[in-house]
Amino acid sequence: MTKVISSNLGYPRIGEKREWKQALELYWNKSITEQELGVRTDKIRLNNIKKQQDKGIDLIPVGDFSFYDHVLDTSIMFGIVPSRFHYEGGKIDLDTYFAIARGNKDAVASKMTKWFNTNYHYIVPELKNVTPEITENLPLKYYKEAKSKLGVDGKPIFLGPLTFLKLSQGYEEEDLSDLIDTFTPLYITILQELEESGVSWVQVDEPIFGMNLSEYELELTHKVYQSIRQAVPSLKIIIQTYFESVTNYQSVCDLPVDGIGLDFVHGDTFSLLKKYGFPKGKVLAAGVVDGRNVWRANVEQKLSLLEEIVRYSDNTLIVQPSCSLLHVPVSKTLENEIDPIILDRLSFADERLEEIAILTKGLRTGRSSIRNEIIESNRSLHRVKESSYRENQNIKDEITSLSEADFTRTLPFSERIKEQRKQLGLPLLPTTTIGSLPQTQEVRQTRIKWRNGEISGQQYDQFIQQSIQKWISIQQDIGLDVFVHGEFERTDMVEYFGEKLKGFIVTKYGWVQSYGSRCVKPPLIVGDVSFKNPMTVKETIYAQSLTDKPVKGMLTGPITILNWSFVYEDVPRFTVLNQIALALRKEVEALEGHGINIIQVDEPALREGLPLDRDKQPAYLDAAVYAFRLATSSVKTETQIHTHMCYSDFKNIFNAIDNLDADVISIETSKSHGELIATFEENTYEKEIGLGVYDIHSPRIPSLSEVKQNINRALQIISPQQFWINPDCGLKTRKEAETVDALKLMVQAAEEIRESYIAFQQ
Ligand SMILES: Nc1nc2c(c(=O)[nH]1)N[C@@H](CNc1ccc(C(=O)N[C@@H](CCC(=O)N[C@@H](CCC(=O)N[C@@H](CCC(=O)O)C(=O)O)C(=O)O)C(=O)O)cc1)CN2
Ligand code: MET
Ligand SMILES: [Zn+2]
Repeated sequence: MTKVISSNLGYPRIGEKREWKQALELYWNKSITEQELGVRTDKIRLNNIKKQQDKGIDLIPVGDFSFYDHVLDTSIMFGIVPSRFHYEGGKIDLDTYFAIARGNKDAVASKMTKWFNTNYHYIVPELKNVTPEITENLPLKYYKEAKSKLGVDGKPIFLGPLTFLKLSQGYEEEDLSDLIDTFTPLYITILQELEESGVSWVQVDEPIFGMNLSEYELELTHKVYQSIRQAVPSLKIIIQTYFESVTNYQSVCDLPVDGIGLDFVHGDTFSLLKKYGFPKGKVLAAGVVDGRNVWRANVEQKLSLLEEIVRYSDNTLIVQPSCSLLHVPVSKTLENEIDPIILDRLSFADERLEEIAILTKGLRTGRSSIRNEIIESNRSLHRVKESSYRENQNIKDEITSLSEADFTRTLPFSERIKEQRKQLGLPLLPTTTIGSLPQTQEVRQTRIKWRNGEISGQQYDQFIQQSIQKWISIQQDIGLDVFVHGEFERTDMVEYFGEKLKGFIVTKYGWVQSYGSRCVKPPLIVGDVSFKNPMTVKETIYAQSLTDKPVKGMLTGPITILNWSFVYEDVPRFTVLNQIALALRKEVEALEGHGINIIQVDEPALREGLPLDRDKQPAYLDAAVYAFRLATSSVKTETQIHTHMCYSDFKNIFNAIDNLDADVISIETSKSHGELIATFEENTYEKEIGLGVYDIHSPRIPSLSEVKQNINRALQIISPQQFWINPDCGLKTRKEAETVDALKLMVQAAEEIRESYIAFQQ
């Protein structure tokens, strides 16, 4: 008989009401001490463990907590501190830890990038010139804490060697083998100490196995796990994969460990299981409920799946979510304004754990033991399917009646740009920003007051207008060429559109960590999406009425809205994508109809949504291009379409980006100039482009020479006739004074370089 146990892979660290965020930000502002930060975060962490215990989870993860990011924690555990932070060995203090993540007055932060295909960002380990050594056994620390304070025999979790090294930078590919040799003994020490302290299960995360690894990398993987196995023979090690089915299924299953964790929600893992079976004697950890979405599981279907899966496992079957619950909000119990039909369909982290417990019970003691839960889950699904959320025949008809012409601009770029230049009359190297301007406490608090009914809608609108007015005048003083209205009315670039479009609803507390203390509240797509009323026209035309300079209309693109929302699962994602695109097309037309000549449609999540498995990428990119063009191609020739993306990893997607056919694109660049330059050397790009000239994620103000250097480097590969000058991304997280100072520098840099070109031409 196969033994069945329940498990979790990670729990959100932010707290029910983002208490974690609050504590961190107070510490950074020097409003609380390190000790007080410790008191507050200990409480959150222990409470999280306690909750999982109460929900009946057998294997509770420990070590999933972090003060910023778990990849950074792994770097810290191995003493990996870039030399600019002047670390000299020993335990790493909290301020150095935060400095690596956020930068300080002397040193720039490490690069931050997307965690696989999610909207979570990790801090990229910098391996150049460092000698790794263990500074602190973090999983052990958290294991001991849970044991002594709560009597919980937790499951330490940490990032495995292959994934850790593949996510790091600062080494050449051919050095991977040497690096594996360097890190293997460190991993062994960590594991030996865990074994000696009585740990029974360990979860080693290797999500990299969802990507396409080379034979050589697989060989190295086998080598490192072989060494580990020999050194810690009795510790029960589970290699955990997620976000995609494993591309080298047989090789991964053969690794000399006790168990393999597989994602049965993303990718077709079940087919692999049927085709290749599962090794005898190994523990199969089955991620059957979605750790990345919030729709209540269909208990009956999931139980049937588990009943099939269990036939392949002769040892132990672990029932668990598909990945860490870091990617979903904490608990739906705080939501008191959501339509009960929808609320009943939701499952955040806490509710997911209840599902795990129910499914474990059903599998252990038979279907009839969870009969009521099955009936309830079926009923809730039925109710929403019958509801008005799911039937908008008009929008379905509109989508099916689209033709090629709806996806193509009348003239090619080379013709369009002439008309646009004539209309806009911009200087060489035009300067602009990416859209958002500082969202100060005042802006947020005024919004809260309006939401709580302390001020009227009219007063709120007036406040937004004043903010726009103030910043139009600041932009004038700074001397920018293309202005923005500042996005003060938006809580977030996706949530805002979720509030305005039909088919979406928003939550009150559905926060998910995005990077550091920054969180997002992804809206829920609950049914057919369509345009209700203009969403951005009022603010944009108000801003335009205050100046002769062009004000860019500012929209979030269809792919980004899709990827950063929780999308209901019973229709294909691409169908929803086209519905969003069609709604945005109406907004684009509304802006243009009100005399807005430049419209930016942001797609920062385009790259992030790229499937991990190479074979699945072309279909995604095609759908993405199609949707972007549907949203943007109905405009007049002289209307200039911009797009923005905050990543610079153009590899594999250059053609898709070109095919978006946006007249101007701005990309985050400042931290990865080298890679980008290479891309432009290999490909020709004829349209206009702004490579971000300074990093906006850090409070640090760049120097004039730094900015000029960034511009000059870009101008070695991109013609000045094509080039725009802008920051890396929006400025909403920055303070006002920082923003003004940095933008002044940027404009000064642009002017000086512009003059040198003009002098050269004369
Ligand atoms: N969805 C999304 N993903 C993205 C980005 C993005 O902009 N949006 N940018 C990239 C980087 N990620 C980011 C993610 C979040 C934030 C961010 O600034 N988040 C804010 C929350 C934004 C928000 O919704 N703010 C609400 C206010 C929420 C709030 O804190 N309210 C307080 C009270 C107000 C106060 O005193 O501040 C409360 O409810 O208690 C508003 O403006 O109305 C934060 O964590 O602080 C920035 C970048 C990639 N992914
Ligand atoms: N227009 C948006 C902004 O400036 C683009 C952000 S991309 C994450 O905030
Ligand atoms: Zn951006």
